[in-house]
Amino acid sequence: MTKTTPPATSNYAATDADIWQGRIDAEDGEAGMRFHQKVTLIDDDEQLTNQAGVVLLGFACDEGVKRNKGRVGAVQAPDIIRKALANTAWHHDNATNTSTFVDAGNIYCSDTDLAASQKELANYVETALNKQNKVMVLGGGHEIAWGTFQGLAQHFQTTKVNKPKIGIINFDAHFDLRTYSTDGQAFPTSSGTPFNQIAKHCQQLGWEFNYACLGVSRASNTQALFTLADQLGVHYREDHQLASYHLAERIEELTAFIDNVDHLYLTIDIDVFSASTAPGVSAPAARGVNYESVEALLQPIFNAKNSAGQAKLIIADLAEYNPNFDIDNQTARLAARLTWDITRAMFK
Ligand SMILES: N=CN[C@@H](CCC(=O)O)C(=O)O
Ligand SMILES: [Mn+2]
Ligand SMILES: [Mn+2]
Repeated sequence: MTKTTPPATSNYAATDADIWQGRIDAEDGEAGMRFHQKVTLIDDDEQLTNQAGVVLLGFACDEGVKRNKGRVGAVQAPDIIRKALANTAWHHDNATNTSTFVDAGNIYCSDTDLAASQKELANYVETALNKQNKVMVLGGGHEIAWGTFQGLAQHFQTTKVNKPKIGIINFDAHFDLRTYSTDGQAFPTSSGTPFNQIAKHCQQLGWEFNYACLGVSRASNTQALFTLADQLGVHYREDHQLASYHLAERIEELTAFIDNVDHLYLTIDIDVFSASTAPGVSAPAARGVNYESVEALLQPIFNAKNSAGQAKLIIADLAEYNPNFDIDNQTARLAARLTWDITRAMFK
């Protein structure tokens, strides 16, 4: 059984080493390595070194989904995705490059102070980015995005990047642009509000809000949300528009979106996939998008480079995996495969 409650004194806990277990092919030496044999576990951000590689963090949180009237269970997700990732093959070292994969542990979520947990996640993300690592965060509900983005914003403020041009690319059946009240009472922030929070934050900072939401289900988002998306200039495409016969056009549009920004934050809500592919989520998609379409659209994100030749993609997260509704761990395997794909791109 994995841990589901925060330690008494802090929202942070290192990952249990026994989560990272898998097959060992000793006969193949270095060429037979898997993630569980390559991961470096740390229990303090002081242990993060400069340019270590890819830093994995968990945001173990049910509170956003609970507040959004959804089905809870995502708190268990980070450790279960780690278990599914543990046995996957390691392909990241070569003659000129040794890549480090650091598991920095979980930020747990207090059910009384979601904002404090998001801030704790943000602070850890900022530290990892300041030390020139790429960051991969495993949720939790989509309230993870408010923590991830704040960390990214703090990083640019600390490193004195003036008005960074950040592109946020969200694969999701939902906009997650819901309205919230500033008193936090009438309409609290939740898993349904993060991109509205980010839009307001960008406005306050005088930064552009470049948000692409791919896979939106018109049946699952009200007119109010479409209107707000239009007002905010969101680049959105619906689930049916991501079918294979539309992909060439989608890739062209997404490439134009990417060309217009300098840094990319990728966020994938597992409920973008059809329920038959991803049953383990709070809000399963009747239609959804297939893996091949998402995979094709990930390529321009993975390949994007800035003028200095550096990868634009510096941070990513996965949200909404809910093991309570999974079937034979198939959604966990999907989440692990996405983590594998993303971290592979980050190592290159
Ligand atoms: N992050 C989740 N967002 C969805 C959930 C929809 C539902 O529970 O039906 C939303 O708020 O729109
Ligand atoms: Mn979402
Ligand atoms: Mn969603």
